[in-house]
Amino acid sequence: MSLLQNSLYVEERPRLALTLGDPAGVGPEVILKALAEPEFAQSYDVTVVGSQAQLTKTYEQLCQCCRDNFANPEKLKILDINTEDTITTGIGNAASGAASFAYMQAAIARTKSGEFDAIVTGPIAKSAWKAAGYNYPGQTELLAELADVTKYGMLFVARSPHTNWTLRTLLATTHIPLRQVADTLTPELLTSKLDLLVECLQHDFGIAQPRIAIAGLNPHSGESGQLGREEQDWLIPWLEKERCDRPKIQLDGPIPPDTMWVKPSQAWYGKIGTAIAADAYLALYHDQGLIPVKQLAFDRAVNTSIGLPFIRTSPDHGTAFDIAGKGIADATSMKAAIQLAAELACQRISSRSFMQIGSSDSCASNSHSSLATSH
Ligand SMILES: NC(=O)C1=CN([C@@H]2O[C@H](COP(=O)(O)OP(=O)(O)OC[C@H]3O[C@@H](n4cnc5c(N)ncnc54)[C@H](O)[C@@H]3O)[C@@H](O)[C@H]2O)C=CC1
Ligand SMILES: NCC(=O)COP(=O)(O)O
Repeated sequence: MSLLQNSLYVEERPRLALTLGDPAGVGPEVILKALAEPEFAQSYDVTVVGSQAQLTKTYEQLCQCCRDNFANPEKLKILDINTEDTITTGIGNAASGAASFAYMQAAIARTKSGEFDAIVTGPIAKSAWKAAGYNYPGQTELLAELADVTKYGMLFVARSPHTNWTLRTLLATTHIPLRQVADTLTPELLTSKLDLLVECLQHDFGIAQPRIAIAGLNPHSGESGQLGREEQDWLIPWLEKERCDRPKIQLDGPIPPDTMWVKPSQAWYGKIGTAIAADAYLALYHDQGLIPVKQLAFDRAVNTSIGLPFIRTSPDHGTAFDIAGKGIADATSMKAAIQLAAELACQRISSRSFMQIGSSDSCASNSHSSLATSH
């Protein structure tokens, strides 16, 4: 039960917009597989934002080729965005890019106007967006632009099936060429990412005094300057200042980037107590963070945009054009993205309610174990 306007307690299910992603990729398939979960239909108010025709085509293909359970599109709430182009399964191009872009625009506009509590995005191909004339590094930047925010971050969240421990990894830089990374990283950028991360850990994940591990940039964190100077020149002084400015936050680092992932992986598999690992890891560039995340949790990690005025999650995988239409795509990461979006939305609705009258009732809870509150 949750508190809504006018101080009434009513049943409330978080309202989720699920964008189809690139219609030529595995987005439609993983959405139909995920929405076959009976608990999702009961606990969440889901609207798929995409193409009714594409969902029906995917459903018919899947019914012919495999035995898994799929949601029947006829029974789903669908916001049909007709882009009038022919889509070829497995081929991302200007037509599929224009379609996935239009789904995102519709979902964001309606979320901003209050129709949805959260957006879960299916995977898109950046190259297909570019072919359609939309030059964005990814969905995150479109979300930030349309939400009018300049400070935002890409956080990956994955709960271990072995220990329930949650790995959280924020990327300080994202979709830029490797050769630009060292010049893009600055003390100001890292402070801004740390602000976002601390705020998110405290308010969305309920960790009042988080411990955050921060990677170095160079091998062995520069080996006292012998293997790269960024750590000595500014990263270590920056960390010392941050420790003074944030006495309640434990900041570890700069940790040599290869060894930073040893403890999280041990905590993931239960080889050490989960209390020994950090609450979050700050990786300085895309592959420094995402190689370990995908190694440990490709089937279940969730990409979360932080700093937006609404919740956004997405599976960690991409369009997988190579397997689209074959019925073999794993929907676990999409399921986790839907679940996390719902939990975070409930968390925000509860805290708004709490601010209004001092109640901490949460919205219609689901029986899945919580990604948002497992430390
Ligand atoms: N959230 C998003 O919108 C994301 C989009 N992408 C985009 O996706 C496109 C393809 O990127 P790739 O690097 O090839 O990554 P990818 O994740 O699409 O595929 C990598 C490998 O994993 C497999 N795979 C992916 N998802 C799977 C699933 N659900 N079940 C079983 N196997 C799966 C694929 O078949 C492929 O062998 C690119 O345009 C990239 O930008 C990539 C990551 C996230
Ligand atoms: N590697 C993560 C990714 O590609 C997702 O990016 P975005 O579309 O969520 O910005």
